[in-house]
Amino acid sequence: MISVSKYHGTGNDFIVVDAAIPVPDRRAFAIEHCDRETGINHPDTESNGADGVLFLALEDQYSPPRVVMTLVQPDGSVAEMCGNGARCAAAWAARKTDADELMVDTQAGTRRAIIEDETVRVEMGHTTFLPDKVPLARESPLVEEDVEGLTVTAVNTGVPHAVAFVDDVNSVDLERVGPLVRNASVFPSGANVTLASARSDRDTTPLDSDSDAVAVFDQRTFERGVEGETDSCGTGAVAIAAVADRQGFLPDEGPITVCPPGGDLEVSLSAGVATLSGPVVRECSTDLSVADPRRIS
Ligand SMILES: N[C@H](CCC[C@H](N)C(=O)O)C(=O)O
Repeated sequence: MISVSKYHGTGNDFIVVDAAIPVPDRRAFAIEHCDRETGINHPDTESNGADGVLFLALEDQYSPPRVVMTLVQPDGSVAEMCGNGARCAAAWAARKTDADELMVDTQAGTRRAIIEDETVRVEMGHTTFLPDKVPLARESPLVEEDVEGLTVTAVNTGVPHAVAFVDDVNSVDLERVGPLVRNASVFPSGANVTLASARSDRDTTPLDSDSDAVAVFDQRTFERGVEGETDSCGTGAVAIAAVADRQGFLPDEGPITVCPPGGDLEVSLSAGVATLSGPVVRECSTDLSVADPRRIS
């Protein structure tokens, strides 16, 4: 058995393992313990499983401290980046070091994180529509085109997203269309499928009535690697901001609010560089079994 903790960022939940603890087969560990029926059990609730395992290696000899993040997903795949995961990684490392600024090393690059009480803000780097960076199996950007019946724009925010703006995110059968778009041949590495709709019923930054700008979006995301919808997706929230910006309907200034089912996130975009901010919760700690290393397949 090894000791782990469980964190979530607006409902996107992760088992956190200190990478100093040997887990010989990380893939098998993630597949076993993320399972929503039989996986890690939260002591206070009926819920099981997680959206992934964050293996975190703390390098506290540096200032600010660094944490190397590897996200292994419920299907055993490794994701290059995860916005909510990076926020949870920073909160985990902050708890160990007392630092309020950290560098999170991901496979998509190093991301600076700032802790402000329960809120963790992460710099998310450049967003890109370039076909070889998304990646796409073609030579031109995919903008507002039909893929399996959804009108999507493809963007990479650390991982690939197919973003569809719709009138109402809840009117789309994401369980049906998500896997079709996720596996479409135009996405050679697959894609997360993110739905967005403008929210008008919220009292937020007053917008110029002459402008089409939108400051609050609803979000739903079908995630690659989870192969299902999650309660929140940080790279997806950034993808919504990037696509809205490209279409010209972001307010001139100030952050936007993106509302996945699990809670509100704030996204800022400046010259194609994004920042993601929102709450992180440490749910519990517990012990989990690790497979016998002699059985690694
Ligand atoms: N939930 C994560 C995204 C995980 C990425 C993953 N699903 C993939 O691209 O394979 C987030 O907050 O950004």
